[in-house]
Amino acid sequence: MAISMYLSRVCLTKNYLSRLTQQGRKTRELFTDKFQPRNRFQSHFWFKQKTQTSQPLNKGFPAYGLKFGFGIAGGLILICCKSQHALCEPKRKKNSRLIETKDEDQGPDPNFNWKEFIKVLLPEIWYLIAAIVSAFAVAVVNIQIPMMLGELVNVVAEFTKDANVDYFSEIRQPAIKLISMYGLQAAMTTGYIALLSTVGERVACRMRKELFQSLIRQDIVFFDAHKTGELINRLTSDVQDFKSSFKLCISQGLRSATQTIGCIVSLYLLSPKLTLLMVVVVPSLVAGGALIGSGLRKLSKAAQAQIAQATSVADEALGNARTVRAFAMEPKEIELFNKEADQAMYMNENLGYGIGVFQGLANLALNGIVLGVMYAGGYLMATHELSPGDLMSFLVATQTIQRSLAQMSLLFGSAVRGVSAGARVFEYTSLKPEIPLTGGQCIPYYAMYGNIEFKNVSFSYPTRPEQEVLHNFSLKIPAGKVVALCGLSGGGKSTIAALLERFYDVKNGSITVDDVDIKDLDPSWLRGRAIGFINQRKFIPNVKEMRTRFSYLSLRWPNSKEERYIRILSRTVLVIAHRLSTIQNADIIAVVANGRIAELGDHLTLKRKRGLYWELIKQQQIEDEVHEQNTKYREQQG
Ligand SMILES: Nc1ncnc2c1ncn2[C@@H]1O[C@H](COP(=O)(O)OP(=O)(O)OP(=O)(O)O)[C@@H](O)[C@H]1O
Repeated sequence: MAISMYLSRVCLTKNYLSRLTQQGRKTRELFTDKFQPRNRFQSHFWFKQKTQTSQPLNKGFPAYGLKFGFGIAGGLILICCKSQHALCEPKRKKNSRLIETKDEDQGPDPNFNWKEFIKVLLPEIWYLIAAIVSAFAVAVVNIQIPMMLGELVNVVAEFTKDANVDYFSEIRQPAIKLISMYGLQAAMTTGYIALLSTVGERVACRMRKELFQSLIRQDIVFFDAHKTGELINRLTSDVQDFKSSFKLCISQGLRSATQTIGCIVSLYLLSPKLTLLMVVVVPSLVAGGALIGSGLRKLSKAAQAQIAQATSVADEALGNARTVRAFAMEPKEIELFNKEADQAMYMNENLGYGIGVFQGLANLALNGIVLGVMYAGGYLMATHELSPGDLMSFLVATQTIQRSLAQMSLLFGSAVRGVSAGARVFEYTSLKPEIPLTGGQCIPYYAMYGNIEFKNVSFSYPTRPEQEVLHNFSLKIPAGKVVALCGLSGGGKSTIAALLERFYDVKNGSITVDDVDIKDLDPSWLRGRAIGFINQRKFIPNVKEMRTRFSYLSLRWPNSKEERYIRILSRTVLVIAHRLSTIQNADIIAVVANGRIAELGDHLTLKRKRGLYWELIKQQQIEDEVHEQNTKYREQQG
């Protein structure tokens, strides 16, 4: 453990932020080239900042200053959050820095990765085979049932014709056959549903685990580029959709297909003439139904998209509640949300009417088929080509086919949804990060000094390749020294820390620890063992004084806080600070501006130089004075 990194950040309160308005010009400059509005709030906000910060400062403070400060406050809150979470939560950084992220509905769906699917399915293959066999058996039983019902009806018909027939002995055999078939059907149905449930749940659980394992290992840039919501969706609803569709396709799909084929064969065996009639009529009805169905699906998709649009308006407004409040945008937001919600309602209403018409027509068609079969079947019965039982079997088999076809048409939509949900899950389970988590060299503890060197490092974030954040950046951080980075916001301080942790790889140049390029080091060792990270807001140890005081481990036992500092002092320390007072005791202070070292030296040297560091100190003094005025004013106001 030779290197410790401190992020000594100050949490910007509203007052503090309002004080920052005094830096209007500098802030404006900073924003001019760095700030890229990403949503309507940010555009609005950006505009307001530009216009407001160009006003003369400190007019009518505090009343004016407070209002004025609020415009800035929103923007700086974003920056501040990013700063505080620069290392711990890079994805927030992304949001706050308004980087383009990948939306879920951007671009085409990925292809279904069969290899990954087989990988998660294989351990359950025997359960799956058993489930398929059971579902198939249910289908075969379902084909037999209409025939048996026919036999039963024939016995009843015989009895009504001839009262001398022994009804009970005649009906016993077909009745027992039918009852055993119903029993078998019930047992098999229970069996395949239970088996499929096991397969579905286990596969879904495996998919979730694989996906999470893969996501957590991705490069930080992956999290910069993808919204958390999108990733969570893949982990939850996509896996859920895939599981439901998978179960449905195996159970109902297999059953419906087998039943349709089996019942068509039965129909043909019962009456080829009636079957021919069906073959002509049914496909044309199915084609008509499919046409209306596809129109309804399009309508449903559009309605879903409209609901998503309304949700995203709400999401943006609620997620930016402070900005909304700061700009008194509530009525506008309500109006916008109402418009989108109304549009979604109209579309869903139309969809409902369409579904109603479709159902009505479908019922009409199906009843028409039954009537047609009765009419034609009655004629065949009159000509003794068909028995009453056969007509009964024919009707039941027709209904079974109709039910199966209806299920299959519903299944089609679910299968398409399931395949694309599965494709989205497997897209990320097979994704390999460019920077591995482990593997590479570890420096043994006895050879570890903690010399860090940035040599001509150039870097731009992969999500924003056009903006080079560090340009030929060079810095030596000698072993055991406390080196502090300071400078204007957005200068690149957090980026330097992120590169040292190897969250990203540099474009040009190199970063070395004891002369070993960090690309050759084991990343998990580097992050977990070599570099310690402390996110501390008020870290002001007088390093030199502490070193002297404890270097011979003084007579007094240090208290727990001091002990912590002592442990730290033996290491190379990189402090990233907003408050300059926290770093006055650092061995070396590097002022970072526009991705380069603008000034380097200790506090006194830099102060005497009257350069950027001196400017920063002055600026902070003004901020402190404003803060004081602000506090006094508030106290006076009670
Ligand atoms: N994850 C990211 N993806 C893309 N660009 C980023 C990312 N993080 C920061 N940036 C950009 O890199 C530049 C340097 O940012 P960085 O956070 O390193 O500056 P900083 O000096 O630490 O600022 P602060 O003091 O506000 O924390 C800024 O222009 C910022 O917009």
